[in-house]
Amino acid sequence: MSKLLKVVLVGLPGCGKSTFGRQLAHQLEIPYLDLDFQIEEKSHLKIPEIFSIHGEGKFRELESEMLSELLDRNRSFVLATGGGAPCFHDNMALINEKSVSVYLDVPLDTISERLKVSKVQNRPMFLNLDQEEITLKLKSLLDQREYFYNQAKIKLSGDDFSAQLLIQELIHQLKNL
Ligand SMILES: Nc1ncnc2c1ncn2[C@@H]1O[C@H](COP(=O)(O)OP(=O)(O)O)[C@@H](O)[C@H]1O
Ligand SMILES: O=C(O)C1=C[C@@H](OP(=O)(O)O)[C@@H](O)[C@H](O)C1
Ligand SMILES: [Mg+2]
Repeated sequence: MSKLLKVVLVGLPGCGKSTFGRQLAHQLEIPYLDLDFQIEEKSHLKIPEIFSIHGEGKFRELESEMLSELLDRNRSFVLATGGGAPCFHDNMALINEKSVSVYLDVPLDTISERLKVSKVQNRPMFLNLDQEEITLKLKSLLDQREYFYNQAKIKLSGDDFSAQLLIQELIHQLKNL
């Protein structure tokens, strides 16, 4: 793709932003970036360490700074954000100003199931929670965050975005924006 294309994925933790982001970037033949990974590289700390050593407030500052830095890059990319990224500071406005935002709207039950089988020790928001508590936490996060996620330019609803058909549909929508 010759035109500059910046795609930013938003949605609840566990909805598949990192997984789908990699696939989408591959399909679009542009680099894949992960906001959390970039924060870890720069701070030389893992996300749970940033939360436990410096607190969530500091993490949100680092997140906002890194988001702004990446959005200003003069190159195409697909960026998977962390679930909270669009909901702090002016991040969602900035994302919409500088990129094509995509909300991955996945049913809570599907996300809850995925978080159960993935390693929640890498996800400080879900540390030490049992399955029922994970679902309740997801519900409460969705209540707080849906307002921001719904500001995305494209909303994909469903529970498996890895399907080739959905990727093709998104590529089609992106080309028509
Ligand atoms: N389409 C999918 N089908 C099944 N499992 C998936 C799918 N997408 C993601 N997962 C799994 O769900 C978990 C969360 O995915 P991840 O991409 O890390 O989400 P996010 O980056 O939004 O937090 C991971 O264990 C991942 O392997
Ligand atoms: O929802 C959140 O507030 C967070 C989600 C995480 O990313 P994922 O959405 O990739 O799990 C990560 O940024 C951090 O643990 C905080
Ligand atoms: Mg992720």
